[in-house]
Amino acid sequence: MSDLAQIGVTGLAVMGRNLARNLARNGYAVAVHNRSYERTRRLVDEFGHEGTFVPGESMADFVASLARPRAVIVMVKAGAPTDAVIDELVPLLEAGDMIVDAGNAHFADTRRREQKLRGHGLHFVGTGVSGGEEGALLGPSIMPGGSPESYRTLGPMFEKIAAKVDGTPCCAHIGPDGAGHFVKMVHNGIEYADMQLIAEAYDLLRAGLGATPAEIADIFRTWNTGDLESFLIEITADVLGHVDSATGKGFVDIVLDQAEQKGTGRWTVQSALDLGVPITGIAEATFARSLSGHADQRAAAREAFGTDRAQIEVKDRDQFVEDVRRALYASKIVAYAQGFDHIQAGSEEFGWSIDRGGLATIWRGGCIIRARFLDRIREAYDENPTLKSLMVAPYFAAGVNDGVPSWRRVVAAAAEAGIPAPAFSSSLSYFDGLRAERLPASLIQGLRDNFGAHTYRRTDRDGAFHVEWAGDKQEHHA
Ligand SMILES: NC(=O)C1=CN([C@@H]2O[C@H](COP(=O)(O)OP(=O)(O)OC[C@H]3O[C@@H](n4cnc5c(N)ncnc54)[C@H](OP(=O)(O)O)[C@@H]3O)[C@@H](O)[C@H]2O)C=CC1
Ligand SMILES: O=C(CO)[C@H](O)[C@H](O)COP(=O)(O)O
Repeated sequence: MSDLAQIGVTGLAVMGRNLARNLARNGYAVAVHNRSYERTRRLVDEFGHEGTFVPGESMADFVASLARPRAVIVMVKAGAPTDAVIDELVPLLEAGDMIVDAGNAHFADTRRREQKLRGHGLHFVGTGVSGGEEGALLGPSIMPGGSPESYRTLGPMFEKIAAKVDGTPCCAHIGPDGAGHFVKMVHNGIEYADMQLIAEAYDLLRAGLGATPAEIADIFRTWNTGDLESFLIEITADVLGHVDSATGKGFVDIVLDQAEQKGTGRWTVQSALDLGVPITGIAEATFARSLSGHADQRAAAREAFGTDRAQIEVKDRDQFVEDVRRALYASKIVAYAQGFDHIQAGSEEFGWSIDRGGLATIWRGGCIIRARFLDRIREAYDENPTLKSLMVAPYFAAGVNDGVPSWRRVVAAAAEAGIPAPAFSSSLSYFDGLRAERLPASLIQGLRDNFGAHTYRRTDRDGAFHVEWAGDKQEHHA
């Protein structure tokens, strides 16, 4: 057997190091490289016994240690660092070689890089990887874009190291060029919405029940045995149950209440605006993080308005908990429905032919948004690949319908008590907006025509019309 490595990983921080270990544990000889050699040395020192690692001190050594066609996974910070690594790699590679960018790149960057590298005869494979540090080691969800040809080489390796659900690998070719990074971006947008909804549920339970974080952890633990079963609900119970060793207080009470973001949620919202897809839950979740970070404005508002909250009147504890659970479940359906709509819009815009049922299949395991109901999402798209909205698939429509009274009670209680619940309330408004017989958008059209002669369409006749608002108020065909 050749001494050359079958695949290489450059960028050996938490994700790259664990991906390299995952590959090695699965029997692949892995070339490893990092800008600063210290990380490479530590990986080999600490985990060299797990498989075959071929350390390269320089990029040239690293590339020289790879079998042809070479496959290099780049796992570095997104943006300029990724371009810097690509620029270093390209002169060392030759036609047919593959560069896999497995970081959280913006899909537009991936499209640009793919096009440029195609000119060099190289395959550039923008690949979404989800699962965090542990997933990268034990089995992530992997979403490769790029050419079908590159997937023929990379697919078997990726499918081997990916998470498995019922024996099916959580990895599939998503589509050409930026498709993999696009779906990873939307995955993260859904992740933002999911986490915001969980946070709002926690806030309401705490205010309504006067419960401790540890008691609420138990509620989440129970929820994780039903429809809401998911990785994020599971780890919510862990985080809420955790006690700070320095103070003996609940961990959530000693953490600064300012949520950070690295950009994927923001990119999701920006892209949805460009594509005209109302991903309201994801947008509210992203803005809620921004609001939390505006410490000065928050202090000024506390000063101006006070922080009083009214008591939520809870007459029946179990009913209240069930109301919050149902509101969470219905809002979560909205978040996933909006995310899958966004993916469909991206797929159509860029000609990617993304299979939404197939995507739900590979999100069932390994990734951060893995959840029991992804199986149902897969079934819904398998049964009807042109489904207008996930919300109207019979299983999800039933879940939403069952939850509506609870959803309204929870949103009303939050508003009355002065507890912010932007994701719950925007999801409910989205539901009501979608199913409305008539929307007040007709008035908006009238206003637009009035001030800007933008024209409007009528309910009873085809064509565009305009009223002479400043004159005789006669209607004309535009
Ligand atoms: N952390 C997570 O849970 C997840 C992260 N991702 C994505 O995976 C990628 C890696 O994430 P993570 O492991 O957290 O590491 P970081 O995002 O913290 O990136 C650190 C790595 O990038 C390298 N690097 C930074 N700048 C340069 C540069 N100019 N040239 C060469 N190398 C550079 C560092 O090298 P050096 O050691 O020399 O500084 C190090 O190897 C990111 O794109 C991230 O968004 C995806 C899924 C989950
Ligand atoms: O990709 C991920 C998970 O899927 C990363 O953990 C990402 O960093 C999460 O986004 P943010 O840091 O903005 O919360």
